Amino acid sequence: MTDKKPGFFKRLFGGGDTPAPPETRPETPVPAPDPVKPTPEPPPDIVPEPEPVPFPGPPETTPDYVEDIEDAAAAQQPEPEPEPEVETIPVAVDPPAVVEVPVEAPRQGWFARLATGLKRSSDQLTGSITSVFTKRKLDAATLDELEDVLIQADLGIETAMAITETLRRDRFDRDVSGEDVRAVLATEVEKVLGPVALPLEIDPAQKPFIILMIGVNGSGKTTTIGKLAQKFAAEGKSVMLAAGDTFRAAAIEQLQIWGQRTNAPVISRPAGADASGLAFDAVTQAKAEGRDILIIDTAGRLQNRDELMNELEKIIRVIKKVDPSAPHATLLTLDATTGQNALKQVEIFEKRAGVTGLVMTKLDGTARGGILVAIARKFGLPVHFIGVGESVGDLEPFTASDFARAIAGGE
Ligand SMILES: Nc1nc2c(ncn2[C@@H]2O[C@H](COP(=O)(O)OP(=O)(O)OP(=O)(O)O)[C@@H](O)[C@H]2O)c(=O)[nH]1
Repeated sequence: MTDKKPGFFKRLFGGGDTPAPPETRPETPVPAPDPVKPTPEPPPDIVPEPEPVPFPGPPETTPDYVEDIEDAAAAQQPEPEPEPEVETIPVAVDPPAVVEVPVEAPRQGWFARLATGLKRSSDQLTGSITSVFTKRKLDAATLDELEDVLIQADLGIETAMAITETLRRDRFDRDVSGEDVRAVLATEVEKVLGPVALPLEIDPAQKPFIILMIGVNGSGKTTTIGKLAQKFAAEGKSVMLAAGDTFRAAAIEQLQIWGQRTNAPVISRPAGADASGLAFDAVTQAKAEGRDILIIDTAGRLQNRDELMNELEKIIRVIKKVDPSAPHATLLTLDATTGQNALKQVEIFEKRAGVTGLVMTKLDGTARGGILVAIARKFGLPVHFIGVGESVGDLEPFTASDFARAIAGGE
């Protein structure tokens, strides 16, 4: 991710006419001076010119000098990325397991993390915009080029056209800089995202408030559940988790770890058990215990696997047997790296399971973050949270202005 730095000597001395770097390292034996030849005795009245003592090599090969420049170089080197800390937690499953999960480290502010997470998307977008708007007055050809760039960044045709239309209307035949275009981009993106940036409201009248987490394999359901459980626990809510991803033993273990961390009991069955039966038991127990919130995990399923989508419908039917108003939130997690396919996922999960809100994860791992804009425009579903990393603090409520500013490369 980081730009490749120029070579060490270039950084130290700058420019191309840098003296050749010393080859000799401090541990290299310094050549001994030539033996001093015996000089004839000068006549007594002549003060002898001091014989130039041959210096043992050019100054930059002396150990002190090399140490100095090494110190200078060290001062210029970026701090090495710390290894992500992990916590190893023994998990009570059969067979017993020890699972590593990321531990929260001291963090920068959310906007900085969001901007860092969206850097690949914004770099790609702003880089392409800058290359289109280097020289000229805004003409039809430039607007066409810009429209292509915006479509390629997954923002969707409608948003791409809205941006180019705004520019055509306000700036045609005038000088336009990349910065002007980025400002229009941020405004248009915010316009689309503003109405869908809605918090996940927990209705206290529902006890428990039941959240069903759904999505394709690996989209981040279990991780998101852990992060949400942590947030709710921090708000003083009593949370219960249901390990409904009964396909994957590791998902059950993962949820148990989050349960331990957040003091939330986890209802689980051995891998392979019936997921709807587990959901039924979990809702019954959470009701009996008067829990504030129950979050139910489900196995990942591709939207085009009909039998798996049938199973999801069955889970929902069974939950409704205990509480006809449930689930109170059905959250679809979308992996931003899947790009355009996310549109299909929303369409089908919405149809089969009645999605009430979206969580977009892994915005840090892709240049295709613009897809969120296309999804918002097409479906208008609330976007509650976005994820830009694996730690708890990397999932935050979604705000349109921050996202728009970050994706347009704003500070
Ligand atoms: N970089 C990054 N990784 C994430 C994010 N959210 C989740 N992950 C990682 O994505 C991987 C899959 O996450 P899971 O939570 O296991 O996904 P899942 O949807 O429960 O997976 P299945 O149970 O297979 O369907 C894990 O390694 C997570 O740590 C995110 O916002 N950014």
